[in-house]
Amino acid sequence: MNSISLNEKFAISGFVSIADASPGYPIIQISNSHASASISVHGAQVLSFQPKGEEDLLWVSKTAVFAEGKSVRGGIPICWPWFGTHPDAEMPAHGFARNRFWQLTAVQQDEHGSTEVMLCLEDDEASRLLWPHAFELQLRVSVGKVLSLELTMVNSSKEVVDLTAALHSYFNVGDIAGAAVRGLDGAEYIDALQDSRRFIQLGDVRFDAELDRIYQQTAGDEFIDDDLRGRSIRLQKSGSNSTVVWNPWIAKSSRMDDFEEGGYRRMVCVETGNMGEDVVRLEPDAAHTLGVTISAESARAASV
Ligand SMILES: O=P(O)(O)OC[C@H]1O[C@@H](O)[C@H](O)[C@@H](O)[C@@H]1O
Repeated sequence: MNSISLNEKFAISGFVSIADASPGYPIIQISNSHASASISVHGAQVLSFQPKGEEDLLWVSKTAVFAEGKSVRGGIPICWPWFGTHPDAEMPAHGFARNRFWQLTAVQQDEHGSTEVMLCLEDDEASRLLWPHAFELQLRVSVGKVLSLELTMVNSSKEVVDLTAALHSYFNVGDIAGAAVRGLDGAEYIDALQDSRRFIQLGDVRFDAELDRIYQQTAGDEFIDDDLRGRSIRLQKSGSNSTVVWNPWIAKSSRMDDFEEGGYRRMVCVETGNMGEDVVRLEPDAAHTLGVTISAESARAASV
C-alpha cells in the first residue's frame, strides 16, 4: 500500500488526498468547509484537527518520528489491546495497534460536508506472537465542525478476552500553566507517581509538575480550559468509564528523544479509555465501541 495507489482508490478531489510523510508512510489529508485534519495510516493515528478559524486542537512534537513500529509522539495514538506497560517487560507499552500499518478501507463526504474515514486492523502472525487472539479493530473518524472517533473492537476468537484501551489524545494548549482539566471533580484516581495509591480529585486538574493519573468512573464530558487561547476543548465520551490525564513535565519529557524541547508546556494528554478497573470483557463474537467527540468552544460559552 503506497500513497499513489491509495490516492487512486480513495482521493476525493478538493477534499481528500494522500501524501507520504516519509517514504512508504502515507498520511490522509482532509480539508472541507468545516475543518482540516490529517490521519496517519500507520497506527490509524489522527495527527491534526483544525476547525476553520481555530488553532489546531491536537499537538504533535516537532521531533516526532514517522517510522514503522513506533508511534508518532502526538495526535491520537490508539493504545490497544492493553493500556500502559505489560507485565512482561519485553512487550511493547500501550499494546501494538499504534505500531502497525492499518488498512484504509473507505473515505467519503457526507451530506453535511463532513469527511468520514474508515481504517481497520486484523490479527496476523505478528500480532498473534504478542497477543494470541483473533480480532478485528475498526476506527471511524469523522472530520466536520467536530472531530469524532469510534474505535470498534470485535473479539473474533473462540475465547473470552479482557482488553484495556485508550484514544491517547495529545491536546494543544497555549501554556500548561494556564490550562485546567474540568469535569473530574469528585472522581477517584489512581496516581501512577505515588505507588498507584488512590485519591479523590477536588476541583479542576491543574499542572505545576509531572502528572500521571487514571481517573475512574468518568463517563461525563470533560473540558480542557486554555486561558491563553481563551478557548475550551470539549470531550464527549462513549463506551469509556476512565480517563488518563498526563503531562511528563521537564525531566521525563527530556528523556524522550521524540519530545521537542519545552514541548511539555504546550500539551496535555486527556485520554479517553478503558483502563484501571474499567476493563472490557468480550465474549466470542462480541464487540465494544470506544468513542470520543472533540470540539472547540470559546471559554465564555464553555463556562456558562
Ligand atoms: O511513551 P509512551 O509509551 O507513548 O507513553 C506515554 C505516557 O502515556 C500515558 O498514557 C501514561 O500514563 C504515561 O505513564 C506514559 O509515559
